[in-house]
Amino acid sequence: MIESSQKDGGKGLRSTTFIKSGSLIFRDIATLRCPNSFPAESESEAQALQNSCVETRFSHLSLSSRTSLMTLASHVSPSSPTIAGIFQTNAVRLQGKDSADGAIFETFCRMNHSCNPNVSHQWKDDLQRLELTALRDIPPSTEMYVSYNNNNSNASSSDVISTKERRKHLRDNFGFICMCELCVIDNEM
Ligand SMILES: C[S@@+](CC[C@H](N)C(=O)[O-])C[C@H]1O[C@@H](n2cnc3c(N)ncnc32)[C@H](O)[C@@H]1O
Repeated sequence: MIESSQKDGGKGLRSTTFIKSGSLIFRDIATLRCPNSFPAESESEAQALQNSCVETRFSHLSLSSRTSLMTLASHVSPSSPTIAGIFQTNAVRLQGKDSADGAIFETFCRMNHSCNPNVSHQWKDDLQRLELTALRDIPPSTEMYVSYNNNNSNASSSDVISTKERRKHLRDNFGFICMCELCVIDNEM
């Protein structure tokens, strides 16, 4: 783990060796997992049900996992983070055969977003692992990025929408202004 080279990026992940394009980088195991949707009459009730699920499952984890998860980023009350806010900031959608859960990962959740990512992530439901693959050759000591916009896709998200639309989507759905190299060059808000 490193301080991200991206402005406002907090911590990130960097390669320690040369990684060849197309190769499997690692498979990560979910530390905390909860359903993505709850039957409820309003969005706020559904959110409260998810928060309660997150808090209960969190309380059953080992002390070292709880300590590690509590150091992840939170865009919900960042000065006094809660596990529910950390879950909302970091959860990855795991699409299964019949349902979709959200999950947080101690390692993967340190990876920052880029609109021109060098890594793709794909949930393997049969293995119950999140698989990370190099989208191009990655030299040693290079920050690794995925796209939060297009889970399971190899396309760069810059191919399909403008900088302004990408930044709006990331701000609305993930709560940050994207400072990746592409967005910073264009600098459209
Ligand atoms: C899943 S976490 C990634 C790890 C995080 N940097 C950390 O320190 O734990 C997502 C958070 O990282 C930051 N982040 C990720 N990608 C970013 C980007 N392209 N531009 C600005 N901030 C970014 C945002 O604060 C976002 O809420």
